[in-house]
Amino acid sequence: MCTAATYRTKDFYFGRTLDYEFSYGEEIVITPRNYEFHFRHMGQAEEHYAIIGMAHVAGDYPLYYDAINEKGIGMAGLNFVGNAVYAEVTEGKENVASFEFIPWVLRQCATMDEVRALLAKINLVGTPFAEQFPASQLHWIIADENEAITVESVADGLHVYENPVGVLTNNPPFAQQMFMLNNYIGLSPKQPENSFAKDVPLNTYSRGMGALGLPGDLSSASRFARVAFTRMNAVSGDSEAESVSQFFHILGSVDQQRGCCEVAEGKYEITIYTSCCNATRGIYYYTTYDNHRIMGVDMHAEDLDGTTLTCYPMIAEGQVSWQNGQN
Ligand SMILES: C[C@H](CCC(=O)NCCS(=O)(=O)O)[C@H]1CC[C@H]2[C@@H]3CC[C@@H]4C[C@H](O)CC[C@]4(C)[C@H]3C[C@H](O)[C@]12C
Repeated sequence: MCTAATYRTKDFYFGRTLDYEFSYGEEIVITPRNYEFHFRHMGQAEEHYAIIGMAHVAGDYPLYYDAINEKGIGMAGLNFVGNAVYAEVTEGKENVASFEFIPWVLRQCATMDEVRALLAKINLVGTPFAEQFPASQLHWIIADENEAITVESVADGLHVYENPVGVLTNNPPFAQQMFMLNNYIGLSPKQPENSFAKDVPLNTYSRGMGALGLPGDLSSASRFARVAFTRMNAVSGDSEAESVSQFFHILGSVDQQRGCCEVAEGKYEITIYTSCCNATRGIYYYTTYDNHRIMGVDMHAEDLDGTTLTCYPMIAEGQVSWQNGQN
């Protein structure tokens, strides 16, 4: 399972959790403007917008999980197992393999209008990256500072949904996730009034009772409701430190602790990493399961006119900053 979210203060923030039981060996990868993309069915592309994100690099190719470009657009792929169906390669169409989808969009779009125009022409196909990498079944969130959309390729074709809550998890399909939010219409960050029955003496014996009924489990539908509530009600200052801190708290509402989601005998899904991109300024922040200190990689500290990928492995080990003589 995974969760993605957007957040806006003075700048625009975009990120996700990656929840899984093992890692593919991902790192923070900066693709500069002159790196040559060789698209499977669309030929070669030279000059483009610079991209920073989390990717598994295979044969010098960045297989992005989530990324932003230098124009402030963010995009993330999340599992959509059992529902994602990709198209067949069709002569004369813009055939883009699902593993190329993030660079295909981020390399050439500066606005969400451009994203929509591109999506209207795309034929998203299931061409595998390599034999050992069959096409993952994914769906995507794409967003800028003003709006978010969800893209799902299913049996009856490609769907593009407005995403008014700026979040995405996994199954079921997005329209159903949004519908199920109706179940939580009564929830509030304020203390509830007694609307149960006026003649029954009911009290608010604890703070936080306005959101009683918000699901606490790790299922995708429950995480969707929980992160949507948290994201839509989140309040923070607009400085970089306050915004980034708040963003990690939003995704922290759906953090997965080792032991609570067993996917096979003795195998547990955990939040391997959590990212928070400042999409306005091209910065990729992240934490890992054991490293809670926020790490940062700034695309503008690199030569963005270069031709080769720059990779930063995640610092995954935790550190304690001692305040007295311990170490
Ligand atoms: C496993 C992850 C989703 C985690 C998740 O959601 N786990 C809950 C399962 S469940 O939903 O609860 O059942 C997903 C998210 C992004 C994916 C990569 C995207 C690029 C590339 C695409 C290629 O086509 C195949 C290889 C490739 C490296 C992909 C590997 C893997 O698929 C990644 C890491």
